[in-house]
Amino acid sequence: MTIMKTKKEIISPSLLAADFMQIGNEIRNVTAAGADWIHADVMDGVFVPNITIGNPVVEAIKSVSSVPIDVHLMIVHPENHIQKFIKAGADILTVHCENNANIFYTLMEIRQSGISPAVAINPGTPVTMVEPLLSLVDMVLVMTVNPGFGGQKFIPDSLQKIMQIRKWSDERNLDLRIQVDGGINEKTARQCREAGADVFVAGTSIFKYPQGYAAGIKAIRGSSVAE
Ligand SMILES: O=C(CO)[C@@H](O)[C@H](O)COP(=O)(O)O
Repeated sequence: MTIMKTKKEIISPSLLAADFMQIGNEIRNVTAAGADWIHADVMDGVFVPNITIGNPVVEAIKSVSSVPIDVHLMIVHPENHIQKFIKAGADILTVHCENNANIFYTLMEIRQSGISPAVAINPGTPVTMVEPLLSLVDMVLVMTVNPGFGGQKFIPDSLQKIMQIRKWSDERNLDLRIQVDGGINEKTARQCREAGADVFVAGTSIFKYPQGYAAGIKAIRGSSVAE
């Protein structure tokens, strides 16, 4: 999938920390500041203890965005909603490996629809849960906080998980992207990069960065090698 291969590292600002009254301007401004993708968090109040947006809002986000939309589904029975989010314009669609009896079918359906499938794993889930799914996806999202809310503290144990997934990817020549999400800032992005991550989702440390969005993005790119 070309959007997966365009750059060495991807920064995907999480709209959860943006001003929802100004969402169009927020997307334009953060893209002008250097965002590679836009990360949209879909929460249902069941899979996670919070409710955010659904497919009509994703469609509105897509209509103003000039970069790919990275949609993270934190919902029960994602298989019932895949086509709605594809129709809304998701370029990357991420579903969780937990409590998902239809995950093979769901990931294959996303692939067959022509967009990028990704699988997410929560901090409390053993890394072996994603192993059988690696050949079906373009990206693994390692949640580095418990999903549901922005502004939480990075969980350092996530680094082991990233290293293991990178090892599997290398051993099997899968060339997977590894995305990290939750508590990502200049320091934790560097740790994740060293462990093998190459897609960085950040809300607070971009949208609330005191010196502005471009400085926040630059800080996360931090010590990465030139692209
Ligand atoms: O999906 C989630 C939380 O469930 C994340 O995307 C957060 O929105 C990241 O926020 P920060 O930790 O960067 O503030």
